Amino acid sequence: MFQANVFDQKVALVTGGGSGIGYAIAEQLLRAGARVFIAGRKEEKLKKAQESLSQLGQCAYQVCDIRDSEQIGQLVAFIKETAGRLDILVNNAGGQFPSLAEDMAEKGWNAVINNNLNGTWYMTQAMAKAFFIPQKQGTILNIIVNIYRGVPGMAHTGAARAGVDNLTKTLAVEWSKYNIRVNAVAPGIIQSSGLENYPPEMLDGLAETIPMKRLGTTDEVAWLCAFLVSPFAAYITGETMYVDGGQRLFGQQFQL
Ligand SMILES: CCCCCCCCC/C=C/C(=O)SCCNC(=O)CCNC(=O)[C@H](O)C(C)(C)COP(=O)(O)OP(=O)(O)OC[C@H]1O[C@@H](n2cnc3c(N)ncnc32)[C@H](O)[C@@H]1OP(=O)(O)O
Ligand SMILES: NC(=O)C1=CN([C@@H]2O[C@H](COP(=O)(O)OP(=O)(O)OC[C@H]3O[C@@H](n4cnc5c(N)ncnc54)[C@H](OP(=O)(O)O)[C@@H]3O)[C@@H](O)[C@H]2O)C=CC1
Repeated sequence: MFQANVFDQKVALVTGGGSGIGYAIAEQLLRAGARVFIAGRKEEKLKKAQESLSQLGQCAYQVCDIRDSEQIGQLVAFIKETAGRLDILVNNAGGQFPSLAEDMAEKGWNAVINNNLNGTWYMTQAMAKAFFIPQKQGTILNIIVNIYRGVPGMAHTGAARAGVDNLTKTLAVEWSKYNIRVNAVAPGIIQSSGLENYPPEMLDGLAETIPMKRLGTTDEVAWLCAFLVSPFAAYITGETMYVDGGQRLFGQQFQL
């Protein structure tokens, strides 16, 4: 599947493609021939990523907060003007902060739900209506988190990502008539820029709670993502695949 022409003529959008897992996904898609757009909130981060990704193929960036419908509209217009179509949407942008449920402020809860559930939905509906539905073709991939046993210590993101997990199933059915596939990937703990948002002591000893005794790499997530949006996964839809070294099945995820 990693032959250089798998995504020839295909246009992809990776949200949060300026760093970490999103960057690694953009890289895999470019290596296999796609034209790739990356989006995020911070221009400097996007610009730097675009400069290095452009060594692999055609890559452009646009500042876009996935919670802002107006900015999403501008992103739609930019992709239409420059590429004329979109084949692949990877909803990777997201994040949260660790907090016990009882300590969460309303504003914090809403920020995380808005970012991960509402933002993902706004982006998905906009891209489907502008491109996938009229084209009668497209594939959507949602990056969530390991929600298999709940998400103790981050209840807001557990609730938001479970919403996206279920949305994945619903849209896979509703939009099958438009030849749109919708899947999700649930990473375990991945050694990426995202982990800089957590105090190091919170990450201490986490590898021991994973059957494979190590964190995952961004490439290990990106390889699965590239497969799921490729023609090699043509009959897979409504699926959530875990890439977690077995974490969901074993051990303690959180000190109660
Ligand atoms: C446990 C298991 C470990 C296990 C550790 C390992 C887990 C690995 C699994 C997952 C890993 C990843 O996802 S790694 C990816 C991580 N990447 C990210 O999180 C980056 C993106 N995240 C964000 O942008 C932010 O976290 C998010 C809140 C979602 C959106 O930011 P906004 O700019 O909209 O919001 P802010 O203005 O910053 O904050 C809004 C309110 O949210 C609350 N808030 C924000 N940050 C807060 C914080 N650190 N602590 C408390 N409360 C906070 C406050 O109420 C804020 O209001 P005020 O009080 O008024 O300010
Ligand atoms: N690393 C891990 O262990 C795990 C990560 N994940 C998930 O994978 C995804 C990628 O995380 P990772 O690469 O590790 O971490 P990063 O923090 O590096 O990536 C998050 C990306 O999302 C973008 N982003 C966040 N909020 C918004 C927004 N409202 N609008 C647009 N872009 C946004 C950020 O860009 P910018 O700052 O420019 O807005 C950033 O590029 C996230 O959804 C994360 O929660 C899931 C499980 C485990």
